[in-house]
Amino acid sequence: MKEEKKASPISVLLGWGKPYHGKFIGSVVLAVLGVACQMVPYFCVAHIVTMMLDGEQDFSRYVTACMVALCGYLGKVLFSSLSTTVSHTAAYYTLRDIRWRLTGKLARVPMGTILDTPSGQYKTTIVDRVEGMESTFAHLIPEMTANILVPLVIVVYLFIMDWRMALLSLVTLVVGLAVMSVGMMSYPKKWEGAVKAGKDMANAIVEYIGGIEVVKAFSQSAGSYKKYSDAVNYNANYYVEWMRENQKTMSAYNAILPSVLICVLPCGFAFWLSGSLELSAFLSIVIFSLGLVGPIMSVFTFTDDLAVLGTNVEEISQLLNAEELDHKDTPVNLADTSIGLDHVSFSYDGETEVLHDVSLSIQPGTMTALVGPSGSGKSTVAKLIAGYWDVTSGSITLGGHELKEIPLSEIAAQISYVSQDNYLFNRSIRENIRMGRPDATDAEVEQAAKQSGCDTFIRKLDQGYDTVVGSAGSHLSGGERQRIAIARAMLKDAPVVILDEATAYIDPENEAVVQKAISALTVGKTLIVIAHRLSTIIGADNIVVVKDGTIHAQGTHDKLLETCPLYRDMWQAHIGANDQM
Ligand SMILES: Nc1ncnc2c1ncn2[C@@H]1O[C@H](COP(=O)(O)OP(=O)(O)OP(=O)(O)O)[C@@H](O)[C@H]1O
Repeated sequence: MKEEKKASPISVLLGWGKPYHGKFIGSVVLAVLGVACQMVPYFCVAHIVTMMLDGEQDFSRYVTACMVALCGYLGKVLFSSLSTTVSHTAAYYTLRDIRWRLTGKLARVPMGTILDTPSGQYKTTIVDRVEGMESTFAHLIPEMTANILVPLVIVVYLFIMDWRMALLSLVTLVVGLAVMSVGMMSYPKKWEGAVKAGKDMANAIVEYIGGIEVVKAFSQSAGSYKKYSDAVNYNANYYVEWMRENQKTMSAYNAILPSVLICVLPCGFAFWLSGSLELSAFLSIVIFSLGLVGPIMSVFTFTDDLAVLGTNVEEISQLLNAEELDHKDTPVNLADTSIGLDHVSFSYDGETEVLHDVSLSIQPGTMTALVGPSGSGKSTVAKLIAGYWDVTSGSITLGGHELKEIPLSEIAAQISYVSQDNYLFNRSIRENIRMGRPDATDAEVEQAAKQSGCDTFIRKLDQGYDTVVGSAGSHLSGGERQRIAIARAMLKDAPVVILDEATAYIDPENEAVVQKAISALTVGKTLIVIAHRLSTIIGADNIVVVKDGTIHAQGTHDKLLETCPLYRDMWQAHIGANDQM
């Protein structure tokens, strides 16, 4: 991975396209054939001029030269379009593979990395940056090679004809190139700024849309959402300013580079008048030097791609090389579903420790409840057990094996994590529930829905189980979403179930059904429950009181009522609140 970071952007790019090297090479060969054909008309025209000057009277020779020129032109069209088709195919497959790698990577990086990164940034990297490399893959490799070859061959030919004229035909190219390189010096830095401006704008837009409910509720307009409007303005101003800065250089370059005849014509005349250059050679040189301009101008249309390549490759590599959760890939045989935390400390940001030296033992088939004040670290303990993050120090075991030794897929298969905001995908309810077990039949999906108290409300919907739930389940209420998430977990039927405030949004009317469903879901399982409503966990085998990132006390409900003043206070507050309801 480190090697990939050190390598040049082009070699990283070629590495990503490795499976399609054959296709890329094919596209280069076709592009070169296209170029060879492109040269034919120039030779033919030069040949016709020579024949005219020599007084050739045989009309058929002129026709033949024209036909050969036409064949060359058609050959160029054919080979170039074949080259483009092959290179685009290889390019799109390469982009697809990069996107697969990037999304696969997201599943292996700690949740913290993902949560701390604005989602707009991931969208920009996976969609825009990857897309930005399509033209590099599809055009840069074959066309740039071809467009460099044409002028090279022409220049060699010009040197063979007359070295003085060859040098003269290069003058404006060299000057134009020098002007261009001065302008390009600041390009990578400027592009970096443009990328940052684009990213800030994407993040602000995603945040703005995500918070649109708040914006509307508080009568905010787009303009008053300052972060968003600032980002949009900054982005526009940045490009306008950059364009202004570049204007002079670009105009100079566009004026100088194509004007090869400025030196070739007057000097050519002078040489011809002095008798040191034949008229036919002079005219051929004029024709060939004009042929230099097109390909060289085309080469420079790729300088943009080259300049932005480094930034794109760097951004994609950063995500591909992001630190992964430290887990082995070899499956292990778990003895049971016991869970152990041994002197676990944890920090989300590497600075502030939120769990301090936590040790806890959870027996298979038991119910453990985590209770404690808000922000004390209950969800953090649960998420570490589910393998969402790696511990900072200490260790966690599942079935006698350290979590690090267990492949992530195996942990995911062993544990169902149901939280208060389980995400629903913008698909049908049936598909959302089936995510718990992709091979479940329709009958099994509906059975799980019945057990978790969703069946009735689902059947009342127009499309029943085929109702699409909207983005993030927005067409459903919080309680309905939670019940679907519980149905999904029931279908998955994992031996360890973690319920993190899983019933927080469920209304009293449905609470009994859902509690019954949860009891069914958790029979014989190792259950970890986080619940603020203490009445739902009084039957737990072990209640763990978490306070300030440490285990303050643990035991049964009765024992804690006797021995733990904090628990007693929480219980009093709970029954007091219930009395008032
Ligand atoms: N993704 C995160 N990045 C940084 N800090 C976090 C993150 N998630 C939680 N924290 C912090 O870690 C601490 C423990 O949070 P945690 O969610 O585990 O508490 P909790 O006991 O479950 O709280 P609640 O009962 O309110 O859900 C808090 O100080 C919280 O601000």
